[in-house]
Amino acid sequence: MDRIHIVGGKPLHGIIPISGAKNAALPLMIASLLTGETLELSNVPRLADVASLLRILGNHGVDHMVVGKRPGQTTEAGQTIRLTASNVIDTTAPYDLVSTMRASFWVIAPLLARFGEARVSLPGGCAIGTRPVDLLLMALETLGATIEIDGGYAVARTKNGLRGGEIKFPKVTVGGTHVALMAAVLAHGTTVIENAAREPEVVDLAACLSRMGARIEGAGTPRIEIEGVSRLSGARHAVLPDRIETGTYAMAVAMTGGDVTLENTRADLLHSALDILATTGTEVTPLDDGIRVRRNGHGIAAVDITTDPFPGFPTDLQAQFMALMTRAKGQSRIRETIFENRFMHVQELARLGAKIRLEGDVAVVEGVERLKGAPVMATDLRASVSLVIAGLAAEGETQINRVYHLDRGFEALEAKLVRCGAEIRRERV
Ligand SMILES: CC(=O)N[C@H]1[C@@H](OP(=O)(O)OP(=O)(O)OC[C@H]2O[C@@H](n3ccc(=O)[nH]c3=O)[C@H](O)[C@@H]2O)O[C@H](CO)[C@@H](O)[C@@H]1O
Ligand SMILES: C=C(OP(=O)(O)O)C(=O)O
Repeated sequence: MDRIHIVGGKPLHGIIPISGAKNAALPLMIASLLTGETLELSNVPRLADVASLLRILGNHGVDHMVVGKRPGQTTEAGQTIRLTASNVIDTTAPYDLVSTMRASFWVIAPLLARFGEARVSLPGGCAIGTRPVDLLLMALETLGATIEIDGGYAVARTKNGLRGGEIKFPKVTVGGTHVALMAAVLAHGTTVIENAAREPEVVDLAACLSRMGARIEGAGTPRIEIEGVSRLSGARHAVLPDRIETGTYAMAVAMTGGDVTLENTRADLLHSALDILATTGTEVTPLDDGIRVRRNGHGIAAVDITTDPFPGFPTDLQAQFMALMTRAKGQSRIRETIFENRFMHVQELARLGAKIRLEGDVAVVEGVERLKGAPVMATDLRASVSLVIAGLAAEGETQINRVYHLDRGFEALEAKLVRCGAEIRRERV
């Protein structure tokens, strides 16, 4: 398994291009199952999760073509993928393909909506909590599906197609909202989703579905209304920028000091995180096509945060923010409200000298003057990158093991950081 070596202590200066969002690209790719025509997605990041999902879609019979790089395009320019589900041969998504990635479970919705049946292994994904799928299944049942769990698979069926209904989520669920949307667009009649997730990735999926001919109103608000249509067509759609990658590099700059422009991204995708970053003493300037992040000479102020669904502080940036707070002046309290077990990075940050204690769903971080490099273990995607951030500021060498987690969600991580002056390299093992 590959290892990453970082020698810390270098400020970051330069430009970091932000990739398309993993968490938008995955549901968009899955939406290709809703039509027999071609869905062309551009700005798709080159990530292990994208490759895994292509395998899953391929298993259903979806053809894909990755459009070649145009002259002058860099690897970070994002790839264009054409997906055509004109000949779906199998509505089963097997365990060995689905178990590594949470989002793959969402194929259940378009398969059910278009073919009346789906047999999908219960999902895996980052080990950050129990992560049940009860609300996703509730949404499908509300639209008339019958569902049974058989041998680790959710088996969903509908006799005469899905019918519109009122889906009331008792808690905000991103995956639940994606699934409800993809099922409702081909259901007979009107569907209302109450307490819908407002995440930008939901808005991006709704925008793409609308381009495909779906009738959707209210995406980005807690109430989404969908008027089902009998068929959807192909479309072209560009994946929105990755707000979690954006926030991660912004926090890396806040941690090391320096001056970096994050390109091809938008401040409105992560206002709450950028506002918090500004209160830590980091200068954050929205630009036309990006965000400039600077911290020169000043220390890092300690700030408390609570994770919340969008537009709140994203749970997917909690670990990175905790890494930043390990070197703040004073105490910071970090409350995690979305996932009950998303503190796996605490013990690894401690190896670098961080002082953190857990009090239920709160991590209390006492900022320290300096971190010292050490071997650490990546435990999940965002936890892994929090170790990169800490390693960039630690004295001496940090060695990060199990980096396959990072490859699920960060395109060209080492290359992007090296170009800004970081000393980071991958050892292929
Ligand atoms: C691929 C992708 O986009 N993953 C993101 C998605 O995950 P994901 O869609 O899995 O997260 P959800 O928004 O569904 O989860 C929110 C909360 O609802 C709970 N829940 C969810 C579904 C359900 O049926 N029952 C239930 O109890 C979860 O355990 C969690 O406590 O949103 C999370 C919250 O922003 C992010 O951290 C993940 O990066
Ligand atoms: C938790 C994440 O991914 P997944 O939902 O696929 O586990 C993530 O993107 O941070």
